[in-house]
Amino acid sequence: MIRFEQVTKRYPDGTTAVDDLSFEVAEGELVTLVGPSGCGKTTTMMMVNRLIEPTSGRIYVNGEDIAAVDPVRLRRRIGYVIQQVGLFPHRTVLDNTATVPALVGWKRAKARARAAELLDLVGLDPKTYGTRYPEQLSGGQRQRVGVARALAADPPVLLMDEPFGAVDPVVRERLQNEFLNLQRTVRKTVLMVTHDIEEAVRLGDRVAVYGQGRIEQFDTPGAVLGTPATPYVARFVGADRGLKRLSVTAIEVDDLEQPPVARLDESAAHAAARLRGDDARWAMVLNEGGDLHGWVGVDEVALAGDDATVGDLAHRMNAWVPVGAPLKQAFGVMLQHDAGWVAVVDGARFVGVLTPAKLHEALRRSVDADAHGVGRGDVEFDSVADA
Ligand SMILES: Nc1ncnc2c1ncn2[C@@H]1O[C@H](COP(=O)(O)OP(=O)(O)OP(=O)(O)O)[C@@H](O)[C@H]1O
Repeated sequence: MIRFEQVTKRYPDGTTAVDDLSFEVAEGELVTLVGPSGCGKTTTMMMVNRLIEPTSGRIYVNGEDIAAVDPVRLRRRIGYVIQQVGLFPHRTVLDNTATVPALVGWKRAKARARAAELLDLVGLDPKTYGTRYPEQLSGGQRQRVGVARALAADPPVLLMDEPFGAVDPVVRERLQNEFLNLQRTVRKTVLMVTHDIEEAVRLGDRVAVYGQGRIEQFDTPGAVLGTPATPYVARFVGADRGLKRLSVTAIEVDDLEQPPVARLDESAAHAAARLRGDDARWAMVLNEGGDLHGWVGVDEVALAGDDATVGDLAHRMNAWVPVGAPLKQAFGVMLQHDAGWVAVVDGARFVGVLTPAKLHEALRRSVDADAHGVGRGDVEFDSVADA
């Protein structure tokens, strides 16, 4: 969808910002470009919408060599989100969002209806916010308008330059989550520049780690953190990359332990007899359909009266995580509830529990044993195992 072929950009003063760059962003893929200041990320991105022209090499968007496409026409097919947002101060939020549809000739009513739909999609009620002016919004809300505006004409490609850079860390994380959800729906081909490795691995399907004007590694977040291609990448992703992997490794059913279970309507005496042999201190309590209800202590069922059911004794579960969630979320729940395990569900259905030992195993599983460059022994698991 976006393809760079041996692209070099040399500025008139002799600075080589980008040197012989070749890579591809597949359709519907989100690629993050990450690296220290001045390494050429923004130059790379601005060559895609021809705000900067390469010195040599070719760039294709949708299979088309963009050198042959009129820049204005090209830009209308490419959404662009920047840190400073760049909203027009004297236009309402709705009109700002409708800018590109209006430019490409949509009727006013259609453009505004589309803008309202997009505002809704980014979590801003168009009735409340549509008539406001940009200065009447918070930084996070302005950023959402920026995203809505970039998506309004439904461009297949989105360029984002530090899109969440100007807001505080809490708002940033919320915007990142919202954007990930949105991207699951709209599936744009996205090139996103960031200097924040956490953001890069969190949002990217693949990550391009830049050295000076070159890509040092172009890989999945798990691979960049687990098997950095060069010592430079290892330094850049940080000594705590083992911990960072918690954010990018999903919980899988195979990672889970299967504790003893009891049914809600089962008699306590029956459950006690069954569980006695299991050497367990507690059992998960499920309803007839296998949905998670809570847990019960084996001692509690053993001591209960004859007519008690498991349901009478069960404690409701107040924390769980969905399968597919990042390990970090499960770890966070364990710490928050001071628990040695966390229940994992698929929808409402109970599928198993994650323990610290299993979490550690899951992290190891996701490290490619055939590391090139920096070896597996270098990946820090200690802080996880100790926790
Ligand atoms: N117009 C220009 N003329 C000369 N050099 C430039 C120009 N624009 C950028 N550069 C240089 O090109 C290199 C790459 O710049 P670029 O803006 O692409 O980096 P970046 O990785 O996006 O940095 P940052 O994270 O600080 O925005 C830098 O050394 C920069 O000083």
